[in-house]
Amino acid sequence: MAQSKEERILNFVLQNAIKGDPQSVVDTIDKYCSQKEWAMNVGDEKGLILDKILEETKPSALLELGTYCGYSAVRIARLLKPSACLLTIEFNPDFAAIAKQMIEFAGVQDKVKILEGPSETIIPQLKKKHEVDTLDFVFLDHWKDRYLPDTILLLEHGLLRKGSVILADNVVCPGAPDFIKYIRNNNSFECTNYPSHVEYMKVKDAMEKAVFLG
Ligand SMILES: Cc1ncccc1-c1cc(O)c2nc[nH]c(=O)c2c1
Ligand SMILES: [Mg+2]
Repeated sequence: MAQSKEERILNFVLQNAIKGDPQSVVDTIDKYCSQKEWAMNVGDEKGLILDKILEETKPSALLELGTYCGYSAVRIARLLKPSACLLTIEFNPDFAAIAKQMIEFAGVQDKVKILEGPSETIIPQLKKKHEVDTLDFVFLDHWKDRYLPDTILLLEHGLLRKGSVILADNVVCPGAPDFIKYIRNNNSFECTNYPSHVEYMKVKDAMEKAVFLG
C-alpha cells in the first residue's frame, strides 16, 4: 500500500529527530513540511504566537480540536508543567494513529491524551467520561465550520470559566467567518487578533484569541 503524506512525515521524524526531545520533533516536522511536502501543521510562525499565549496563560487543563499529526500537541505539551494535561480530539483514525506515534516519540505522552471521534460527540462527554472540570485553554484547529458550534457546546456544557482562553487558528485562511462574527459580538468574550501567514506559505492568515469573561 502506498505511504500517506502523514506516514512520510512521521517516518522523517523517526529517522531525523531526537527521541524524547519535543523541540527537535517540532523543528523536524517544520523542516520536512517547508522543504518537501506542505501539511496543515500550525507551523513555526503561528507556533511562536501559540507559545507566547501559552506562557502567559500557564494552563493546567487544555483541549485541542484537530490533532492531525500531533505537531501542535507536541508543541503545546513541551511548554506545560508536569501536572498539566492536554486532551486532543481527532476525527480521522489514520491521523490519530500517526499522532499517537509522534507524541510517544517526542516523550510527551504523559501530558497528552488523544480522543478519537467527532468533537460534537466527545465535548459533551468531557466532564463525566474524561474527568474535566473546566478548561483553561482551548486550541481550535479542526474544521472551520465546527469552530462556532463547538464553542457553543463548550459554553453549554459549562466547560469554560472566567479567564478561559480560546485560541483559533486559520481565522483568515481558510477562515471561520461565522465564529469570528459571533465571538467578536459577544460581550462575554474579549478578543484579540494576531495577523500571521498560512504555515510554510506567504499567504495571509491570522489567529484569534478569545478570553471568556464569565
Ligand atoms: C488545507 C489548506 N489549504 C490552503 C490554506 C490553508 C489550509 C489549511 C491550513 C490549516 O492550518 C488548517 N488547519 C486545520 N484544518 C484545516 O482544514 C486547515 C487547512
Ligand atoms: Mg490550522
